[in-house]
Amino acid sequence: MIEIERVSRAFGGLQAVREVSFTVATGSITGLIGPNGAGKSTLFNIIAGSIPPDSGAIRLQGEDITGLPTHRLFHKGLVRTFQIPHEFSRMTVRENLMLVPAAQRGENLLKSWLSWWKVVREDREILRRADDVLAFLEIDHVRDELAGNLSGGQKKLLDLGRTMMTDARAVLLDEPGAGVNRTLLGKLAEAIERLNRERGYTFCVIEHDMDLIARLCDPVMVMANGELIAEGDMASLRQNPQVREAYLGTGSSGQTGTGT
Ligand SMILES: Nc1ncnc2c1ncn2[C@@H]1O[C@H](COP(=O)(O)OP(=O)(O)OP(=O)(O)O)[C@@H](O)[C@H]1O
Repeated sequence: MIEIERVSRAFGGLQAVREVSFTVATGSITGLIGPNGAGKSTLFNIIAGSIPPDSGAIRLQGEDITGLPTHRLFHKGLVRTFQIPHEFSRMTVRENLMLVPAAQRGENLLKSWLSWWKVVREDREILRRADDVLAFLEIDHVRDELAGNLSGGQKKLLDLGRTMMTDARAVLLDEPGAGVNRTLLGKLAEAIERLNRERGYTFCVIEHDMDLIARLCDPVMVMANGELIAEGDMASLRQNPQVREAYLGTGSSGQTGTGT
């Protein structure tokens, strides 16, 4: 679904990403791991259109999308979780969901926000979709809660819900586990699995929590010093000397890394 072909990017003299190639297969939950500074975020930024690569190409369903800005990618069906603007803390959970289609249509978000009552009143289809999302994620009990009052984990679920309000089926997840307590982490992981299994979402996930990666992802890509050094399932990667060295070399065990 997403093909990354020989992508490189430098910042000044620092080669952040070097000739990285891999494919995120349709229907997969592909992990992207590596010690701090490995180049994961830079690669995500390139895939998501936030920064251009110096060389190489990104293709989505065979179409060259290299360097396309985020809003164009949005329309082509590729989103990054934190790319959709963060929740409006003084609006309810349900209203937050209902604003997303307007944003996807390219409407001015501020304008939508100023006339949110109009959006809410007029669009029954959007209301139905928002309620479906709330039920799917099992957060309907907080639908009338102000988004600003949600816990870190509930905000992550809302983020996922906002993604579900778009037509995108390829989703880049940027550290879904960060700042989420254990209980909600299980729920978040389950939601990601169900979206993948039941609704055909393809995910590429950056995550430092190796247990979460092991639960969700196959295959897993490993980056270190800007390069792709290994790929495979988590069990085999844990035995891979190159992977172990990459983590140990930066002082992390590679088992339950907690970096940012
Ligand atoms: N805008 C920038 N300007 C200069 N250097 C940058 C910039 N963005 C990233 N880098 C550098 O590129 C390298 C790769 O950083 P990147 O954030 O992609 O790594 P990462 O694997 O995502 O790390 P982490 O797990 O800590 O988020 C690092 O050495 C970082 O300092």
